[in-house]
Amino acid sequence: MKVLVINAGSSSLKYQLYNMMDESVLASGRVERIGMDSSIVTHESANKPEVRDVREILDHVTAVKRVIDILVHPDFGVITSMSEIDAVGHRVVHGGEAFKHSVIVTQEVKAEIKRLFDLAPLHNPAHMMGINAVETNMPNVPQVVVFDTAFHQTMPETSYLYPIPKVLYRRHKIRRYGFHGTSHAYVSGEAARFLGKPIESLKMVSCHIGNGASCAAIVGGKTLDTSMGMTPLEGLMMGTRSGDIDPAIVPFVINKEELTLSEVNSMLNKHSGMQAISGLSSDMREIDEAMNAGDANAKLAFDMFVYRLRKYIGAYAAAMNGIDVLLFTAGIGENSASVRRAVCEGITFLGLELDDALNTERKKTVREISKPDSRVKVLVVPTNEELLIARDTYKLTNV
Ligand SMILES: Nc1ncnc2c1ncn2[C@@H]1O[C@H](COP(=O)(O)OP(=O)(O)O)[C@@H](O)[C@H]1O
Ligand SMILES: CC(=O)OP(=O)(O)O
Ligand SMILES: [Mg+2]
Repeated sequence: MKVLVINAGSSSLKYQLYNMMDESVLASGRVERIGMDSSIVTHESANKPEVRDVREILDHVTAVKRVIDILVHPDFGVITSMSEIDAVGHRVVHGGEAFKHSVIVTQEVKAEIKRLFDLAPLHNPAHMMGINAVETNMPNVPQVVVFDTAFHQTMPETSYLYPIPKVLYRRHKIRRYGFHGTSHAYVSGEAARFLGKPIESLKMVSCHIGNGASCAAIVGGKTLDTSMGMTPLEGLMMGTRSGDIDPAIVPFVINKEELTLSEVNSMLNKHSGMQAISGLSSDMREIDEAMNAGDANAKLAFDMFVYRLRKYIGAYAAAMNGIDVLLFTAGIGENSASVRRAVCEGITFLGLELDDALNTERKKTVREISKPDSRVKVLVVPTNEELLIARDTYKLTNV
């Protein structure tokens, strides 16, 4: 059985084709700059040359059509006909309270995702375009949606309610949802497997730090709390997102700078975080390089990122009344030894000691980077949201 996994953004569409018999990736790629003058398609598959193609792709329907064309292409393709694709799985960022698990796409499911547009205006409309584009191009293929919010639906009220008038929750479902759940679920499971311990016995802090970044306190395999809130803006400092700030800043800035609400929204989502503090880049690699070359603003951005992350780890250790495992994942978590070192150096009181040699090793597999006698195990766990989406899609459609 072959499953196509799609992560559709507003101007991009990433895909992976899996053979579920052995969970191997047959091909993967992305379409970027959808709707702009020159869209870029990059496609990779085992034993075939990488394809990079620039052409006009004006919408998601054309993007999906292009992906299918490449997958069946005589030179670059990996399947002979579209009918070999048995099911399609989509990442959907916001599932609200309606979706606690992955589901097969129906008209009702689509209507509910649409109702959630308000809560994830950057993400959900794009996912819907992806779902509709598959429906148009592959009308008889079952589709499954896997939600970033689903794993965090176990949070208790004490974690998910905001201390604001309750009528806002009743009327508009204003509450904390949390995101990156597919990743937190995958890496916490992998960590338990690696340690050879039942997940039910472990208290973990999972740090998914990429361009978007979030922490989760996971007790016995279930989320107790997580740093993102109603939207993916709350919590840690990120590439271009502020994370936690005093909400009073919003009306204050609107007033003083004569900005509109949507300009302030864009400021906090797209022009804040590492980008704003460094004045240089949202990319941790560039920050790290500039910091090592003596750039004071880059160092400040790095130090603030690390400091804010450490505060969350401490808060979650307290919330869980203990911590057994600290794990790092996603672009920064998997690759930046300097961020991991700086975070761990400041929280040794938790009973955690990093092994410098293990921390700087470059490996793509799950690994322990704490000293053997460190009470808290520190792990690097490569995330794989696509694989979890493929597994859920397989489970739900192969019945
Ligand atoms: N070798 C590295 N050292 C430091 N940071 C890295 C490295 N490789 C990737 N990153 C960082 O990872 C981040 C992107 O993470 P990723 O998980 O791919 O993000 P997203 O999926 O949210 O777009 C960027 O800030 C990038 O700089
Ligand atoms: C929810 C979210 O922040 O996603 P990403 O990390 O892909 O931006
Ligand atoms: Mg990501």
